Amino acid sequence: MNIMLSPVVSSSTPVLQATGLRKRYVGKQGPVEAVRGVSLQIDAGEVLAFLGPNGAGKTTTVKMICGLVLPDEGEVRILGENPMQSSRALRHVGAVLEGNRNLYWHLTPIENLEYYGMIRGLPRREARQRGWELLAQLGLGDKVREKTQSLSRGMQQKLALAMALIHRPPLLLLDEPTLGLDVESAIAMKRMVRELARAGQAVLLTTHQLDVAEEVADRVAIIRRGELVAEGPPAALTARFAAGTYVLELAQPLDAVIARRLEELGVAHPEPRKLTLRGDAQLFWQVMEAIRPAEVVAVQRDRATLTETFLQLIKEESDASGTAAAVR
Ligand SMILES: Nc1ncnc2c1ncn2[C@@H]1O[C@H](COP(=O)(O)OP(=O)(O)OP(=O)(O)O)[C@@H](O)[C@H]1O
Repeated sequence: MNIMLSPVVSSSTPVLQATGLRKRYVGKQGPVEAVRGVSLQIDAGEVLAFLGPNGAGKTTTVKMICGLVLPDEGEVRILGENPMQSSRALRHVGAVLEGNRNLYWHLTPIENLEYYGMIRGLPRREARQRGWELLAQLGLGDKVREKTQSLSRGMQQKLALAMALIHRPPLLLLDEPTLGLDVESAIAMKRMVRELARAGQAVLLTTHQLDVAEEVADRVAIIRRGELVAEGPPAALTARFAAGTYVLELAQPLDAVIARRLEELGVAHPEPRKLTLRGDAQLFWQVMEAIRPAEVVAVQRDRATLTETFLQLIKEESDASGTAAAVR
């Protein structure tokens, strides 16, 4: 499937530039600093996965980006324009934020698209034509005239995506794009996101499914208690923050002296000729030193997954709840 859904934006201006965003809510249990100085940038053709535990501040950040929540501090620029000051800036954004809630159930998919396209400033004919194209590209060509309520959940999700794309926005915001989808539809959705990026779309997606982030994102930003705690390509994050597993195969079984040294280092020795250690390169070299003069015949290294990296980054000694920080 070749899905050229968006125009290629060739500009040195980042599609999204959010700087120093802050938001404090006053809830029933007092004030909560939901977002504390978050800055994000996304260029054309880039997918950024925004990760964090429940209540970390993802939705609040995304809502500030698309003008639904006013930041207390900080700035958002979409292709250089401020969505709080210019409605044109919001034309640069397409969003699928709360599942399929923006769909009209009693309208057909093409009617939904036509209506939404017109709201977004397209002439009726153009909205209709583009709607047909999108439905065909998303595999909903045979559902054009059915009531939206009769579509499956995955089809409704695709329709919500089509609606977000109808006016060719350079920035696409996707909240949990694969949530509730079956395996096949989830794979199709991930493929679509990559194809959109290839066509020049900048994409910000939030997800709790870390395999989605790992497969789809060029960069990952992790937020905890309203603050960014890490940002970078998934592979760079896993290499930098999380330890890997090394399995060492030995030529001969280890003697008792070496086995004791390994115990002191906390290294498992499950079989006479096999060592398993979880840690960074420093521990690896400590172990290599400790087992001398034993001969190592093979070393296998498993990289940490993004899930392990994520868990390590959001781990807290005093409070494992992961909610945004309360104002003291
Ligand atoms: N309208 C609101 N009024 C008061 N507090 C709010 C409001 N919206 C969010 N919060 C609080 O702000 C914090 C951040 O919430 P937010 O919805 O941004 O988190 P999230 O990372 O999107 O979480 P989740 O993964 O559960 O969707 C939470 O403590 C939440 O309770």
